[in-house]
Amino acid sequence: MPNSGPSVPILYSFPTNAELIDSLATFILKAQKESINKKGRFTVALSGGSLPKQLSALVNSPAVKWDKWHVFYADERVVPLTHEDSNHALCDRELFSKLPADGPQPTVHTINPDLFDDLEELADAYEKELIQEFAMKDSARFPVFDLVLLGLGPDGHTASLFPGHELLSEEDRWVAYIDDSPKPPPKRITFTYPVLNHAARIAFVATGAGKVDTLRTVLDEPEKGLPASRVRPAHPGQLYWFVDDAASANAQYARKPFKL
Ligand SMILES: O=C1O[C@H](COP(=O)(O)O)[C@@H](O)[C@H](O)[C@H]1O
Repeated sequence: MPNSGPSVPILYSFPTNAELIDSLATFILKAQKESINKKGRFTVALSGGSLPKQLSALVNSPAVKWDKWHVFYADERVVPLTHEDSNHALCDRELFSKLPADGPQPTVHTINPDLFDDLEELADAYEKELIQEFAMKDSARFPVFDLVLLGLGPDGHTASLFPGHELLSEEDRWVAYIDDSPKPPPKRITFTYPVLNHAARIAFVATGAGKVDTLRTVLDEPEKGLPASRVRPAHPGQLYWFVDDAASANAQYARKPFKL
Protein backbone atom coordinates (compact mmCIF):
# COMPACT_ATOMS: atom_id res chain seq x y z
CA MET A 1 0.00 0.00 0.00
CA PRO A 2 1.46 3.44 -0.86
CA ASN A 3 2.49 5.56 2.10
CA SER A 4 0.12 8.52 2.33
CA GLY A 5 1.22 9.77 5.78
CA PRO A 6 3.48 12.76 6.30
CA SER A 7 7.05 12.32 5.06
CA VAL A 8 9.98 12.40 7.45
CA PRO A 9 11.43 15.93 7.93
CA ILE A 10 14.88 16.49 6.42
CA LEU A 11 17.36 18.46 8.55
CA TYR A 12 20.20 20.46 7.00
CA SER A 13 22.52 22.15 9.47
CA PHE A 14 25.23 24.58 8.35
CA PRO A 15 28.30 25.84 10.20
CA THR A 16 27.77 29.41 9.03
CA ASN A 17 24.84 31.61 8.14
CA ALA A 18 26.46 32.38 4.77
CA GLU A 19 26.39 28.66 3.85
CA LEU A 20 22.77 28.42 4.96
CA ILE A 21 21.80 31.43 2.83
CA ASP A 22 23.52 30.02 -0.28
CA SER A 23 22.06 26.54 0.13
CA LEU A 24 18.57 27.90 0.81
CA ALA A 25 18.79 29.95 -2.40
CA THR A 26 19.86 26.82 -4.35
CA PHE A 27 16.92 24.92 -2.87
CA ILE A 28 14.45 27.70 -3.71
CA LEU A 29 15.73 27.95 -7.28
CA LYS A 30 15.25 24.22 -7.78
CA ALA A 31 11.70 24.46 -6.45
CA GLN A 32 11.08 27.45 -8.70
CA LYS A 33 12.33 25.59 -11.79
CA GLU A 34 10.22 22.49 -11.11
CA SER A 35 7.12 24.58 -10.43
CA ILE A 36 7.44 26.80 -13.50
CA ASN A 37 8.13 23.80 -15.73
CA LYS A 38 5.01 22.12 -14.39
CA LYS A 39 2.53 24.99 -14.09
CA GLY A 40 4.13 28.14 -15.45
CA ARG A 41 4.13 29.87 -12.07
CA PHE A 42 5.70 29.60 -8.61
CA THR A 43 3.47 29.99 -5.56
CA VAL A 44 5.31 30.94 -2.40
CA ALA A 45 4.24 31.76 1.14
CA LEU A 46 6.66 33.92 3.12
CA SER A 47 7.00 34.59 6.83
CA GLY A 48 8.24 37.62 8.69
CA GLY A 49 10.63 37.71 11.67
CA SER A 50 14.16 36.54 10.89
CA LEU A 51 13.21 34.79 7.63
CA PRO A 52 13.36 37.58 5.01
CA LYS A 53 17.06 38.34 5.71
CA GLN A 54 17.88 34.70 4.94
CA LEU A 55 16.66 35.23 1.37
CA SER A 56 19.30 37.86 0.57
CA ALA A 57 21.08 35.64 -2.00
CA LEU A 58 17.99 35.79 -4.23
CA VAL A 59 18.14 39.54 -4.71
CA ASN A 60 21.00 39.59 -7.19
CA SER A 61 20.46 36.16 -8.69
CA PRO A 62 19.64 36.31 -12.40
CA ALA A 63 18.14 32.81 -12.07
CA VAL A 64 15.13 34.10 -10.11
CA LYS A 65 12.10 34.47 -12.39
CA TRP A 66 10.40 37.11 -10.28
CA ASP A 67 7.53 37.63 -12.70
CA LYS A 68 6.49 34.00 -12.14
CA TRP A 69 6.37 34.38 -8.36
CA HIS A 70 2.95 34.59 -6.68
CA VAL A 71 3.65 35.53 -3.09
CA PHE A 72 1.35 35.27 -0.08
CA TYR A 73 2.18 35.75 3.59
CA ALA A 74 1.94 32.70 5.87
CA ASP A 75 0.93 35.18 8.53
CA GLU A 76 0.56 38.92 8.76
CA ARG A 77 0.22 41.40 11.54
CA VAL A 78 -2.79 43.73 11.39
CA VAL A 79 -0.84 46.96 11.05
CA PRO A 80 -0.40 49.31 8.08
CA LEU A 81 1.61 47.72 5.27
CA THR A 82 4.47 50.16 5.82
CA HIS A 83 4.53 49.74 9.63
CA GLU A 84 7.72 48.33 11.13
CA ASP A 85 5.74 45.35 12.54
CA SER A 86 4.29 44.40 9.15
CA ASN A 87 5.66 41.19 7.63
CA HIS A 88 5.02 42.65 4.20
CA ALA A 89 7.01 45.79 5.05
CA LEU A 90 9.87 43.57 6.21
CA CYS A 91 9.85 41.42 3.05
CA ASP A 92 9.61 44.57 0.97
CA ARG A 93 12.58 46.12 2.75
CA GLU A 94 14.77 43.00 2.61
CA LEU A 95 13.74 41.69 -0.80
CA PHE A 96 11.24 43.29 -3.14
CA SER A 97 12.41 46.90 -2.86
CA LYS A 98 15.93 45.74 -3.76
CA LEU A 99 14.89 44.37 -7.16
CA PRO A 100 15.68 46.62 -10.13
CA ALA A 101 12.58 48.78 -10.73
CA ASP A 102 12.72 48.15 -14.49
CA GLY A 103 13.05 44.36 -14.10
CA PRO A 104 10.47 41.61 -13.60
CA GLN A 105 8.43 41.94 -10.40
CA PRO A 106 6.61 39.34 -8.30
CA THR A 107 2.85 39.39 -7.73
CA VAL A 108 2.56 40.02 -4.00
CA HIS A 109 -0.74 39.42 -2.18
CA THR A 110 -0.99 41.68 0.86
CA ILE A 111 -3.83 41.87 3.36
CA ASN A 112 -6.39 44.62 2.73
CA PRO A 113 -5.96 47.57 5.15
CA ASP A 114 -9.53 48.74 4.36
CA LEU A 115 -10.77 45.72 6.34
CA PHE A 116 -8.72 46.25 9.51
CA ASP A 117 -11.85 47.06 11.58
CA ASP A 118 -13.28 43.59 11.03
CA LEU A 119 -10.72 40.81 11.51
CA GLU A 120 -13.08 38.08 10.33
CA GLU A 121 -13.69 39.93 7.08
CA LEU A 122 -9.97 40.56 6.73
CA ALA A 123 -9.15 36.84 7.07
CA ASP A 124 -12.06 35.91 4.75
CA ALA A 125 -10.82 38.30 2.09
CA TYR A 126 -7.32 36.80 2.22
CA GLU A 127 -8.81 33.31 2.02
CA LYS A 128 -10.73 34.39 -1.08
CA GLU A 129 -7.44 35.46 -2.67
CA LEU A 130 -6.15 31.96 -2.01
CA ILE A 131 -9.26 30.48 -3.60
CA GLN A 132 -8.73 32.65 -6.67
CA GLU A 133 -5.08 31.68 -6.91
CA PHE A 134 -5.51 27.95 -6.36
CA ALA A 135 -9.08 26.69 -6.60
CA MET A 136 -9.74 28.65 -9.77
CA LYS A 137 -6.43 27.89 -11.50
CA ASP A 138 -5.66 24.38 -10.27
CA SER A 139 -9.19 23.14 -9.42
CA ALA A 140 -7.69 22.04 -6.10
CA ARG A 141 -9.61 21.36 -2.90
CA PHE A 142 -6.77 22.84 -0.89
CA PRO A 143 -4.21 25.43 -1.87
CA VAL A 144 -1.04 23.52 -2.72
CA PHE A 145 1.80 26.01 -2.37
CA ASP A 146 4.95 25.14 -4.26
CA LEU A 147 6.93 26.46 -1.32
CA VAL A 148 6.14 27.69 2.18
CA LEU A 149 8.96 29.35 4.13
CA LEU A 150 8.45 29.38 7.88
CA GLY A 151 10.26 30.64 10.95
CA LEU A 152 10.44 29.16 14.44
CA GLY A 153 9.63 31.39 17.40
CA PRO A 154 11.47 30.80 20.69
CA ASP A 155 8.20 29.45 22.16
CA GLY A 156 7.77 26.99 19.26
CA HIS A 157 5.25 29.11 17.36
CA THR A 158 5.29 29.32 13.63
CA ALA A 159 3.35 31.69 11.36
CA SER A 160 0.90 33.04 13.99
CA LEU A 161 0.08 29.61 15.43
CA PHE A 162 1.00 29.85 19.10
CA PRO A 163 1.34 27.13 21.79
CA GLY A 164 -1.96 26.22 23.42
CA HIS A 165 -4.02 28.44 21.10
CA GLU A 166 -7.40 27.20 19.85
CA LEU A 167 -6.27 27.78 16.24
CA LEU A 168 -4.02 24.72 16.53
CA SER A 169 -7.12 22.58 16.08
CA GLU A 170 -8.64 24.58 13.21
CA GLU A 171 -9.53 22.09 10.48
CA ASP A 172 -11.72 24.01 8.09
CA ARG A 173 -10.61 27.58 7.59
CA TRP A 174 -7.60 28.30 5.41
CA VAL A 175 -6.95 31.72 6.90
CA ALA A 176 -7.91 32.64 10.46
CA TYR A 177 -7.48 35.68 12.64
CA ILE A 178 -6.30 36.06 16.19
CA ASP A 179 -6.66 39.08 18.42
CA ASP A 180 -4.78 37.68 21.40
CA SER A 181 -1.30 36.91 20.10
CA PRO A 182 1.06 36.48 23.05
CA LYS A 183 3.73 38.16 20.93
CA PRO A 184 2.89 41.72 19.91
CA PRO A 185 1.16 42.97 17.91
CA PRO A 186 -1.92 41.07 19.19
CA LYS A 187 -4.02 41.22 16.01
CA ARG A 188 -2.89 38.98 13.19
CA ILE A 189 -4.10 36.70 10.46
CA THR A 190 -2.48 33.35 9.80
CA PHE A 191 -2.57 30.36 7.50
CA THR A 192 -3.91 27.33 9.31
CA TYR A 193 -2.60 23.75 9.22
CA PRO A 194 -5.01 22.78 6.41
CA VAL A 195 -3.05 25.18 4.19
CA LEU A 196 0.44 24.54 5.57
CA ASN A 197 0.09 20.78 5.53
CA HIS A 198 -0.99 20.60 1.90
CA ALA A 199 2.09 22.42 0.58
CA ALA A 200 4.40 20.67 -1.86
CA ARG A 201 7.44 21.81 0.13
CA ILE A 202 7.89 23.57 3.42
CA ALA A 203 11.22 24.90 4.61
CA PHE A 204 11.70 26.10 8.16
CA VAL A 205 14.65 28.42 8.68
CA ALA A 206 16.01 28.83 12.21
CA THR A 207 19.33 30.23 13.33
CA GLY A 208 21.18 31.17 16.48
CA ALA A 209 21.72 29.78 19.96
CA GLY A 210 18.47 31.42 21.11
CA LYS A 211 16.54 28.69 19.24
CA VAL A 212 18.61 25.75 20.49
CA ASP A 213 16.20 24.34 23.09
CA THR A 214 13.09 24.97 21.03
CA LEU A 215 14.58 23.31 17.97
CA ARG A 216 15.62 20.28 20.02
CA THR A 217 12.07 19.91 21.34
CA VAL A 218 10.48 20.36 17.93
CA LEU A 219 12.74 17.81 16.24
CA ASP A 220 13.38 15.28 19.00
CA GLU A 221 10.09 15.47 20.88
CA PRO A 222 7.38 16.16 18.31
CA GLU A 223 4.90 14.40 20.59
CA LYS A 224 5.01 17.50 22.80
CA GLY A 225 2.96 19.13 20.06
CA LEU A 226 4.62 22.53 19.76
CA PRO A 227 3.04 24.43 16.86
CA ALA A 228 6.12 23.97 14.63
CA SER A 229 6.08 20.18 15.24
CA ARG A 230 2.54 20.02 13.91
CA VAL A 231 3.68 21.21 10.49
CA ARG A 232 3.90 17.89 8.64
CA PRO A 233 2.86 18.19 4.99
CA ALA A 234 0.82 15.27 3.73
CA HIS A 235 2.42 12.93 1.18
CA PRO A 236 3.93 13.80 -1.32
CA GLY A 237 4.69 17.11 0.42
CA GLN A 238 8.11 17.34 2.04
CA LEU A 239 9.33 19.23 5.08
CA TYR A 240 12.87 20.61 5.33
CA TRP A 241 14.76 22.37 8.09
CA PHE A 242 17.53 24.84 7.19
CA VAL A 243 19.30 25.68 10.43
CA ASP A 244 22.74 26.67 11.63
CA ASP A 245 24.88 24.56 13.95
CA ALA A 246 24.26 27.01 16.81
CA ALA A 247 20.52 26.31 16.64
CA SER A 248 20.85 22.54 16.15
CA ALA A 249 23.60 22.02 18.77
CA ASN A 250 21.36 20.12 21.22
CA ALA A 251 19.23 18.16 18.76
CA GLN A 252 19.82 14.41 18.36
CA TYR A 253 17.82 14.40 15.12
CA ALA A 254 19.84 13.06 12.13
CA ARG A 255 21.34 15.69 9.83
CA LYS A 256 21.55 15.15 6.09
CA PRO A 257 24.37 16.56 3.94
CA PHE A 258 22.93 19.29 1.74
CA LYS A 259 22.82 18.20 -1.89
CA LEU A 260 20.08 18.54 -4.43
O1 LIG B 1 5.70 36.72 14.89
C1 LIG B 1 6.27 36.06 14.06
O2 LIG B 1 7.26 35.21 14.44
C2 LIG B 1 7.70 34.11 13.64
C3 LIG B 1 9.10 33.72 14.11
O3 LIG B 1 9.94 34.87 14.04
P1 LIG B 1 11.51 34.79 14.24
O4 LIG B 1 11.96 36.23 14.27
O5 LIG B 1 11.76 34.08 15.56
O6 LIG B 1 12.07 34.06 13.07
C4 LIG B 1 7.65 34.47 12.16
O7 LIG B 1 7.97 33.33 11.39
C5 LIG B 1 6.26 35.00 11.84
O8 LIG B 1 6.11 35.26 10.46
C6 LIG B 1 6.05 36.27 12.61
O9 LIG B 1 4.81 36.89 12.36
